[in-house]
Amino acid sequence: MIEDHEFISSKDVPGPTKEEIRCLLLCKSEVSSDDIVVDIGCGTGGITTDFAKIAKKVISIDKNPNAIELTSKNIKKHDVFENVDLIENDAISALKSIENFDIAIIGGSGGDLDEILELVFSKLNKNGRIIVTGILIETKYVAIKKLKSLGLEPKIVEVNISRGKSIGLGMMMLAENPISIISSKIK
Ligand SMILES: C[S@@+](CC[C@H](N)C(=O)[O-])C[C@H]1O[C@@H](n2cnc3c(N)ncnc32)[C@H](O)[C@@H]1O
Repeated sequence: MIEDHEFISSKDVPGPTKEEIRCLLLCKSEVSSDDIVVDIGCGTGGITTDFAKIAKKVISIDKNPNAIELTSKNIKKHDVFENVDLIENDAISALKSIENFDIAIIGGSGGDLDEILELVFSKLNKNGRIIVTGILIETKYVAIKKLKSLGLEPKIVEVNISRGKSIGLGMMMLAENPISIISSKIK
């Protein structure tokens, strides 16, 4: 796994998604070399970079031009640029313009999660997987409600990570904010 500090970062772009969360996303999505992955809200490119090491192709979308530029730098830094397509656009317009895919990771939706999930569902191949990461209660609520209304059975886990930090007398654990991972599989 690529450690967080190995990504080029910028104050005006969120991410990268924490290493331990990226690790869980790789496992939960069961990504393979046959899969086409869409990373919605690619930010710094943390998720794009890890998935591009395994997947056939990653299509990375972000409405912030600085995020697209940063993701471009990070996929080049980690030598995974050949199977990544970058789209600078809002998720809804971008999704309308792309073909079917196998896995959608939604890390940013800007209040459009309901419509994004609807579009993602219509474009997923058989055995497709949808994963939403969220820190807001509203994101979790909309994701669960919408996935259920699409006839899916969403699962949710909340991940609490604490990192060791050396202080004078030893090492103390410092808590990060919890992140929820909401996932569903098309059957
Ligand atoms: C928390 S960051 C994602 C971090 C990323 N997963 C990583 O590992 O670096 C969320 C991103 O979603 C983007 N975003 C939010 N709403 C969006 C939308 N409707 N369409 C496209 N991008 C969006 C933001 O610009 C931001 O860069």
